[in-house]
Amino acid sequence: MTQTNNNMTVNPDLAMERAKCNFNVLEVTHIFDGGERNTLQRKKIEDVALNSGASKDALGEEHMSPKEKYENAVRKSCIYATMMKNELAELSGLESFGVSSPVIRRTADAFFKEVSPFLLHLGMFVPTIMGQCTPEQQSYWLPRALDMQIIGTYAQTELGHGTFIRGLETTATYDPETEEFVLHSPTLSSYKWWAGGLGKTVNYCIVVAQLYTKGECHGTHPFIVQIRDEDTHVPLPGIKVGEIGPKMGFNTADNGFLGFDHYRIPREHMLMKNAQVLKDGTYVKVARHGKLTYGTMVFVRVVLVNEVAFNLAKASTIAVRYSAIRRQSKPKPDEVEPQILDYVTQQHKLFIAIATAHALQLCSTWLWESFSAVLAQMKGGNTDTLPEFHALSSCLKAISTSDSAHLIEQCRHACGGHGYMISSGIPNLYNFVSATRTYEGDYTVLLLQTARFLVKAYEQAEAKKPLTPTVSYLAHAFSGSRATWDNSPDGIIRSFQALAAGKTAVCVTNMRKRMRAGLSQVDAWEMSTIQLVAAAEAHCRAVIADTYRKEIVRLTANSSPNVKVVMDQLTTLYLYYWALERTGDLLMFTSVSQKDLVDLQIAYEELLLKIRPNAVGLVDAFDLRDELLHSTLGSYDGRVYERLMEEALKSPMNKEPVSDAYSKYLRPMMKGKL
Ligand SMILES: CCCCCCCCCC/C=C\CCCCCCCCCC(=O)SCCNC(=O)CCNC(=O)[C@H](O)C(C)(C)COP(=O)(O)OP(=O)(O)OC[C@H]1O[C@@H](n2cnc3c(N)ncnc32)[C@H](O)[C@@H]1OP(=O)(O)O
Ligand SMILES: Cc1cc2nc3c(=O)[nH]c(=O)nc-3n(C[C@H](O)[C@H](O)[C@H](O)COP(=O)(O)OP(=O)(O)OC[C@H]3O[C@@H](n4cnc5c(N)ncnc54)[C@H](O)[C@@H]3O)c2cc1C
Repeated sequence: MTQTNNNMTVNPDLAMERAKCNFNVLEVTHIFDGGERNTLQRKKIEDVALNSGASKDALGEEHMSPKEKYENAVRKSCIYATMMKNELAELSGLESFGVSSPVIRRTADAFFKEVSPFLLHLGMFVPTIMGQCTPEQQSYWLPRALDMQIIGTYAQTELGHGTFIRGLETTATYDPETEEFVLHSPTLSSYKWWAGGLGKTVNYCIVVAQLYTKGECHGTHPFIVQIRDEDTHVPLPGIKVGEIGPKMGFNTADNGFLGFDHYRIPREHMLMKNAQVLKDGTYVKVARHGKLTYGTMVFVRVVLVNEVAFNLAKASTIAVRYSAIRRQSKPKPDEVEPQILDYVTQQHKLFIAIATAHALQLCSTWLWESFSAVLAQMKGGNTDTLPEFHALSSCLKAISTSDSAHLIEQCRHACGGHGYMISSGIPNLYNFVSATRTYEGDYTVLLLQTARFLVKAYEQAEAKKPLTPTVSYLAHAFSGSRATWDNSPDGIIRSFQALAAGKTAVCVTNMRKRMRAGLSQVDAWEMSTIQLVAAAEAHCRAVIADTYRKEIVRLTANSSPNVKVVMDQLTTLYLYYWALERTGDLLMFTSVSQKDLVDLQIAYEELLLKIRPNAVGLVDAFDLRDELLHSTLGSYDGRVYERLMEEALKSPMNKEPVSDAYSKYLRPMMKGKL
């Protein structure tokens, strides 16, 4: 029997789950949104952006040709950009629209099943103008970019190099005669490759190139470069630009390639906040830290933690709601088939996804606040906190994107065959999030950046020198005894820190041994990189666990008792889950016994059962409108089978009773006339 809820026919199993939920869902929504005010503002923005129906497509994107898909994405980007400039900017309290509203960013997902071709304009082009220009340059470029009179992207990666920025080959050679830079692509591998929107959409881009002046190379620097005519959009002479072709995801992002044939730009188009080339070609370094030109990447790494938390919330909403309506198997012959959500293995797959979405959401807010503090210090000329922040943002980007991609795939597994349908929404989420593990710094490469910092911090701890906050636990690494296991939340967090410290110590010891045996420092480091990655991962897990726990305790201080309980259960689940995933490490670096681990497994299983009645309430608390989920399996009303059939009937393959392929191939073959 179906029930109605807000004038909506709701699947009875979902209605039953909602009736069972014992906590105030709205209170948890406020926690996830960062406060009631944010929830109210988000809802206003969503109402304005989505109630008009402008986000909807007549024909599903998945049935369009690549060209139609792209054009449709541009059409909707223009609609959304216009809304952003007008109604939404005002609602979000921004003077101008842009990078600073995660809500506006998240609401955009209702318009795009994949991504907007404007993503790089708002995600990297505008932030680079904000972060790398002098005030004069900014006052020229920023209003034009924010008003979308020009559209840009960020072209750094080349065919031959993405990770190793110092290895980029595009050159920008200063010509003092004309006061211009000459951009050139000397080899095939120097062609810019990947930049989003470059293929067909943008007319400007940030180009990262090796700067030459007075015969000397000064390393990579950013330039703002016009590549298409502002009126006709035709590529300018000296520019070779195009789209790179189909990809696993991002197929509406027209990622592109770009080559230069001695292409000239004015001297003022070098972004000169951190370094300058004077009219006569003299190079002047302004910045106090050598890596400030990497600033846009650091910004995006911070943003991505929030981005993947949101996408994981979507996947877990889809999979939990579906698991509540799906019934399968008959373990007890006299009873009806259970909801698959009742299987403990299903709970094991899904509840960690819900907890991780919370953990990453809270860590992302904390990371953003730390980033703002670092930027404020740098404004005053102090770059002391940058190395720690680079190490922190690198590992959080790596682990959050990797965990989210893995858990989204786990949500797909949890949805069985139907999860494989594009209409379930999960494949697009996975394709999007799995790319985040690679772009803006590959997983391994970024963890090795964190490992560099950890090793240095370990050496400082060894020398009894002061440590920065996120690695202060290393001070206890020299006690000589194994950390005492204790299964309280704080005890588990201390154990995670002991694992990170222990793994770092092993790396340092092994590197020293290898160097004593005759290896160079570089080779000893290289031979230890598997363990260094593991140490950085352990460090990051300790940071996430600690931050999640502290933030939940803080944010629920005034919550109602049942909300406190369910939020505590989720954080505890997160800690138990990762302790059980790392039993070998715990045995190596803490006093944990076999019995402790057996008890922990039982406590984990009991926790799953406690969370079970609130599972649908927990995903409802993410408060994701159906327009954002794009899912036949995860809609609020649970009309799963009806929606699957409706979508199947929309398939262009069902337009004709007999396919042309019958008369062309099948019939001739079957009649022996092929
Ligand atoms: C209308 C429609 C609307 C649609 C909605 C739109 C809404 C928009 C809002 C947008 C919001 C968000 C979305 C954002 C999504 C954007 C999508 C992005 C797509 C992808 C873009 C890209 O991928 S761009 C390319 C990125 N590339 C990389 O990340 C390259 C990775 N490589 C590196 O970073 C570096 O090369 C390296 C760090 C690996 C090494 O650098 P290098 O060789 O120079 O250094 P060393 O290893 O020698 O180290 C020397 C010391 O420097 C330290 N270091 C390195 N990097 C930094 C840094 N960044 N900061 C500080 N310090 C740094 C390093 O640690 C060494 O230190 P020591 O050990 O002390 O010597
Ligand atoms: C969807 C998508 C969108 C993108 N958008 C943009 C964009 O808009 N603008 C832009 O400039 N770029 C963009 N990129 C490029 C992206 O930033 C790079 O692909 C990314 O930084 C990884 O670099 P790479 O491709 O050179 O990988 P590689 O460095 O070649 O990595 C290949 C393998 O080598 C390993 N490896 C590399 N170096 C080391 C090392 N030092 N130690 C150990 N292992 C190593 C890696 O771990 C990985 O396993 C995009 C990429 C994707 C997938």
